[in-house]
Amino acid sequence: MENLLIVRNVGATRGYRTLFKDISFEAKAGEILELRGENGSGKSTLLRILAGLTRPDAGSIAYHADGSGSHSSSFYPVHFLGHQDGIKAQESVEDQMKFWASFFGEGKGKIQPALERVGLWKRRDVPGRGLSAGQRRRLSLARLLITYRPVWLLDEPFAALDTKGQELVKELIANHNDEGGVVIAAMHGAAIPNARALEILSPRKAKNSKPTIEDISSLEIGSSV
Ligand SMILES: Nc1ncnc2c1ncn2[C@@H]1O[C@H](COP(=O)(O)OP(=O)(O)OP(=O)(O)O)[C@@H](O)[C@H]1O
Repeated sequence: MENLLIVRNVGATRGYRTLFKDISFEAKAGEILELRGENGSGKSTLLRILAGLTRPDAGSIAYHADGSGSHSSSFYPVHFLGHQDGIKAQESVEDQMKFWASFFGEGKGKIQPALERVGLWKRRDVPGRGLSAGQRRRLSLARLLITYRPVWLLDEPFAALDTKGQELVKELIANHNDEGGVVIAAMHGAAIPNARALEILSPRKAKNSKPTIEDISSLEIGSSV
């Protein structure tokens, strides 16, 4: 199957500190990758690099999502769900969705199904400041459903969500994968079913000049992570 994403020798430094180096991996259509690593190992930084929000200090990232062999500069084929949710305190849930629909060039018809899917349609008139942390997370998830982007980059997608909310995230991810989408998620704790796990090692733990990423999926077969 075709690779949607090819990452080669990506490295990042912050100040004088090497966060990670020589990170290389591919993601094929329908694959789920879980980024793991200690606090501060660089999971969020790597996701932000993959989202095009910050530049790597080394290496290259290529998306092959439009069938042409490379992504055009006008179309970055990702959805990014970060720690900062970009939710406006004064605006209602529905108005914020209208903004995103317009931003993505979609009609308003996508809003109700997306809000129903995440359980917020009945709270569509509530302003952002009236949402709990979990409801804010659900609103961020609704944004993913407004328009199709082949690659979802999710930073701790279970954060603030109750058990039902976590099940919802798993279902959304499974549906996205059924459509051939790729999901790359930074995770602590609970795992996403059928995910391939990549661990970002601290450069101290990576032996000698080895890359600071390790595919740990094969180590987990039969384990109950
Ligand atoms: N803009 C920045 N300027 C300086 N240092 C930064 C910046 N962004 C991140 N860092 C540092 O880079 C390191 C990696 O941060 P990052 O948020 O990527 O880690 P993480 O693996 O996602 O951590 P966590 O598991 O705690 O969420 C941290 O030590 C952080 O302090």
